[in-house]
Amino acid sequence: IIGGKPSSIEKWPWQVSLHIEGHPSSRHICGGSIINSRWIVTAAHCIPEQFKRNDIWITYGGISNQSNINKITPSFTVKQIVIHPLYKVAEIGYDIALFQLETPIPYTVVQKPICLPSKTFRNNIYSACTITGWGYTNERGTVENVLQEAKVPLLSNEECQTYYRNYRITDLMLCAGYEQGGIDACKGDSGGPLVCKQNQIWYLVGITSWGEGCGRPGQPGVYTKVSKFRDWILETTKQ
Ligand SMILES: COC(=O)Nc1ccc2c(c1)CCCCCCC[C@H](NC(=O)/C=C/c1cc(Cl)ccc1-n1cnnn1)c1nc-2c(Cl)[nH]1
Repeated sequence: IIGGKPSSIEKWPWQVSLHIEGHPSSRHICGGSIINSRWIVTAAHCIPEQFKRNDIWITYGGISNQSNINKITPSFTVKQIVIHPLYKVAEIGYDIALFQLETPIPYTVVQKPICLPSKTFRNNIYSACTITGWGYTNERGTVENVLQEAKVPLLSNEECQTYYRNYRITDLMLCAGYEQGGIDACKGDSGGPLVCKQNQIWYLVGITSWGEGCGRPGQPGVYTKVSKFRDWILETTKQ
């Protein structure tokens, strides 16, 4: 997260860190969000070809600090990875995937689900929403130890399209950020949540997907618009 501040998982208890196992230790790959006790939602681009095996993934919930992750930290293995059938590359859209956990994740004060928005969720444009993650705090950075948070205003797709002349900002995407840049997601944040509070309830409005650089003026972050995938999520997580 560029231009954010250190946070704690108590504020964003749906945030998980998706690791790939490795030696001597696993490493953070992407963020994700708990949507129920067996399912995590993340970005499809977090699972490139070499990561398509479910048995190499480890899900960590209830963590604020990556350096507290070790061999005995409670974690959840992945039973099934479901990538949206129409996904090709993040910049085209459908950048959404679901991880089914082997065992149900118990809810605690630091580990609980985020609500899905309704299909007709009215993102009151320019409302301040929040992005969170352990991603880089500058374009040439490293994964942060402490979970970061930042408020970003939602942009209209019309305005966003003017910033991304070489791309098609579709109705399945959502943009957020400042014209002058400075606050944005960055490498390592993808798959994580963009959440908005409405009537005292937080909703998962976006999934961190792509952007041209991090925090650059006139290059806002582009997120998967979760309200457009509500039916697919409910269908897929019924099984
Ligand atoms: C110690 O462990 C580590 O360092 N881990 C570790 C650390 C970092 C990474 C990995 C592992 C690779 C994950 C591969 C799949 C994921 C590949 C793509 C992914 N993108 C993003 O997270 C955000 C994109 C993004 C999103 C918005 Cl909304 C706006 C601007 C964005 N950026 C534009 N340019 N940079 N960001 C990424 N993630 C990483 C990189 Cl490197 N790039």
